[in-house]
Amino acid sequence: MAAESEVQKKLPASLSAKFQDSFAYLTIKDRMPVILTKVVDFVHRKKNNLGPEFGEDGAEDLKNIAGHISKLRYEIQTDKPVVPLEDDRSDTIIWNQILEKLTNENGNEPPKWFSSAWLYLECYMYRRIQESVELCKVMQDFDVFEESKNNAFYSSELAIQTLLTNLLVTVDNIEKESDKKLSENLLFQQFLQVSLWGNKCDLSISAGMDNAQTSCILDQLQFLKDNILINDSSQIWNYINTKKGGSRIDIVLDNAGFELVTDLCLAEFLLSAGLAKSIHFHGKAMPWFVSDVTSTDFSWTLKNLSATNNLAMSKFGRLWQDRIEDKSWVLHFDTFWTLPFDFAKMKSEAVELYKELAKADLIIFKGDLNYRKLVGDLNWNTTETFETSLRGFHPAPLVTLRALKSDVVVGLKEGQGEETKEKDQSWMVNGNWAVISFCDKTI
Ligand SMILES: O=P(O)(O)OC[C@H]1O[C@](O)(CO)[C@@H](O)[C@@H]1O
Ligand SMILES: [Mn+2]
Repeated sequence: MAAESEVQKKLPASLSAKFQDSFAYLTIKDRMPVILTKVVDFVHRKKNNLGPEFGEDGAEDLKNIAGHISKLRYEIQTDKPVVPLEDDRSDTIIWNQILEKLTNENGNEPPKWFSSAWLYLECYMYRRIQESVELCKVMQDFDVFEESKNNAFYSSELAIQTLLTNLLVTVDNIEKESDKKLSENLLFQQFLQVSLWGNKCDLSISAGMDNAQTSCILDQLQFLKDNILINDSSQIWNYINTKKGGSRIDIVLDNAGFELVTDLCLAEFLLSAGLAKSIHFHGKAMPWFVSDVTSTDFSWTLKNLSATNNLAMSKFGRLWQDRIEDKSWVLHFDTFWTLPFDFAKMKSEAVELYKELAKADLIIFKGDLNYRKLVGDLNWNTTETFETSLRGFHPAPLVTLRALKSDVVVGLKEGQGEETKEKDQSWMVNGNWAVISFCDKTI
């Protein structure tokens, strides 16, 4: 016990809105209330256009959701203490136990918005939104972010078309290449970077505003290359090749819309090139951080791809549906991903999920929130090693593909952070800079 607290003492502080020059402060003060306002607007609009199948109960439910979320916004803006959840979702008990523990550790004071850990509070906000839906009579399946996610897909449709047309040509040519390994390595780098930059397109960083990919991502890769602050892709390539194609690769997904399509392209390339045998995807069990992929979003995306009259889109839409049926693609939606725990806690808090991930030969974590959870959302020195920041989370070799959208990053060279800041003051939060960090340690 003493040894454990010694280690904890050495850890940096959690990111928090108590640091007024931080992105956490800006997020809690400005960005989160804006997201909630947009949700309330959407719920009101929905209420006015609700089909007859939901009847008066449906309208009443939506009115209650809007009231609940407006109250939550007021609680945040007036820095009220966090309160227990009152619905009966399967994870309610865990959330309330966490709150109790945090309250005890804080001299019997519940966490508050402008002084407690940002990661916990931001997750709690999304869980409270879900609470308002769980308490409904007839609208329990309602996703308050559905419209923005679907619109994000439609606004990226041209970019999706171009990308999938390129994928179609690539997949057809893989077998015909003369210097197979060399070209596969280049294509691997390309699809890894496509998936990486797909992460620029989330709707949480844009506070729910349209943030779609409207131009061809492939044309931008060369230009974006210098913005990859850490690029471990050669090590990842070498590692994957030691597995001789027999591997299972897990992708811990982030956002729906264009980003999801880029992840599916990476998965398709890995299978078609024989670099992996199966791909396991991990999505969210409930709507989360505005644009994160739920099971409904995943099926919606495949259905919409299949239904278009663009050749590449419809072909992959159908092929990917088949891949789910033949189990070369497997989908998981574990509740752990929508709890406020960082990943170092997975081994004790979600034993089964940890064991499942340990079956992978490589785990690819997408996006900013997954990165924050990998490194514990702590105020690390930018030159700290990625391995140290993981604090013992090593279910399998893992890589993070993340565009920087919060003020924490590790693994940089001495002076690299300062240099980047000189070029771009908001480099840590504007999504224009990125990392591909790999850790091959396993325990
Ligand atoms: O979709 P991503 O890449 O996880 O980004 C979501 C990020 O946006 C933010 O909401 C910005 O506040 C972060 O909290 C979060 O890490
Ligand atoms: Mn996200």
